[in-house]
Amino acid sequence: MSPIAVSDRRTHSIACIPADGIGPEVISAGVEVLKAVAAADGTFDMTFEDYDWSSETYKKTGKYIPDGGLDSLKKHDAILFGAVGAPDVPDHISLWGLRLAICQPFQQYANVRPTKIFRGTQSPLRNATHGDLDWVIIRENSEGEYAGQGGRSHRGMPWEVATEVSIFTRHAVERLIRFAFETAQSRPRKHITVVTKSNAQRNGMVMWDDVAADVAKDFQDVTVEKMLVDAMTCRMVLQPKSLDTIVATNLHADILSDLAAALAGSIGIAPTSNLDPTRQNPSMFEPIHGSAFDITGKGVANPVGTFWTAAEMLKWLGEKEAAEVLLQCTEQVCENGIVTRDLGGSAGTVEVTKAVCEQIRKAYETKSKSKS
Ligand SMILES: NC(=O)c1ccc[n+]([C@@H]2O[C@H](COP(=O)([O-])OP(=O)(O)OC[C@H]3O[C@@H](n4cnc5c(N)ncnc54)[C@H](O)[C@@H]3O)[C@@H](O)[C@H]2O)c1
Ligand SMILES: O=C(O)[C@H](O)[C@@H](O)C(=O)O
Ligand SMILES: [K+]
Ligand SMILES: [Mn+2]
Repeated sequence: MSPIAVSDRRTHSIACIPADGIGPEVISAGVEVLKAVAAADGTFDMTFEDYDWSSETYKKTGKYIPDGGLDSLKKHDAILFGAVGAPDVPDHISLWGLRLAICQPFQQYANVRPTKIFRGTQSPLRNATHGDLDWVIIRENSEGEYAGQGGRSHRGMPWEVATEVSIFTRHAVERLIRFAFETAQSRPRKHITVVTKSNAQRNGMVMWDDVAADVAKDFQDVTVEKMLVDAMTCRMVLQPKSLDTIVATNLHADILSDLAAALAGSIGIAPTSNLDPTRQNPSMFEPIHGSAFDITGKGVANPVGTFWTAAEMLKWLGEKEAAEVLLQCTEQVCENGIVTRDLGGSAGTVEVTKAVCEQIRKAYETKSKSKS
């Protein structure tokens, strides 16, 4: 595409929260490829503002997010997030202090997790190759097992008691299931699997099934099936081709989506969008993985999950062509064998990033030649 006057370009303002562990490594890689794609495309600009909210900040100030922090985030069009979690802060403090402290008040209720086997990469499944596993998991992201309802009494006593109560509201279940059906309808196969545990959990999960059956009536062209979550793990492993769109609760889908990423080759490739479909608040985009202390600072973190995440963010911001180029170029670099060691290669984060930037420049050159 030929460059257009600076004043006519669309501009997207991105808040970056790299946070902990490998978060800063993959987010700086992500920003680099986004800058490369914006420069090569020439029809839009991106601005990036860094927020140093992390476990380090928490240890210094007692807070992950300073007072008024969410108001600052609201000024942006989207949030690019790394990962939160540090070896010396309890995981429930870090997750609730940062990730959930953004997703929940911003009502980013739809957590969207696509997975596929990239060309040139291998699934641990003996019979699955590129094209055989192409799913999108829609995770409820505002309540359920993550509602924060519960408590502990008589700490440390033999009679200590703790509760962790799941909350399911028809309002939140319905909006999420509707979103999932819309997603299924937008994909070629128009197929959805509703995953619950409505045999053992006889209240909230049965309501999920009821709501799904109600919503299904408005989507006559979508085929619907129900699965219990335990059987679903077998189905994912044994019949990956039979699945397409999957909808599940906050916790079930969190677990299934890590499994999905591993089945596609590595947890290092899969993206996440935390969407507020009403667009009243900025949505937040992050790789599916955590802060991976075991590989932090070694330069080996796979940035592909962040590149796919960045592509999903571009799509959400309306930059569909740039999103497609970024994803295609990322896959091409995998196919060229420039992959990190979790995918069986020997490239480092920086090498993969450089290769993707180069691929993006080439892709736009080819596009402009074919247009002229
Ligand atoms: N959304 C988030 O911010 C998020 C998500 C998951 C876990 N966490 C937090 O991260 C911390 C570590 O959690 P965990 O160990 O359970 O999960 P993890 O995803 O951080 O790591 C699991 C395994 O996958 C590997 N891995 C992860 N990302 C990789 C990448 N990009 N490239 C190569 N290998 C990669 C790690 O080295 C590790 O062996 C905890 O504090 C946890 O609470 C945060
Ligand atoms: O449950 C969690 O720890 C988080 O949801 C995290 O795993 C994630 O996937 O974002
Ligand atoms: K993450
Ligand atoms: Mn997870």
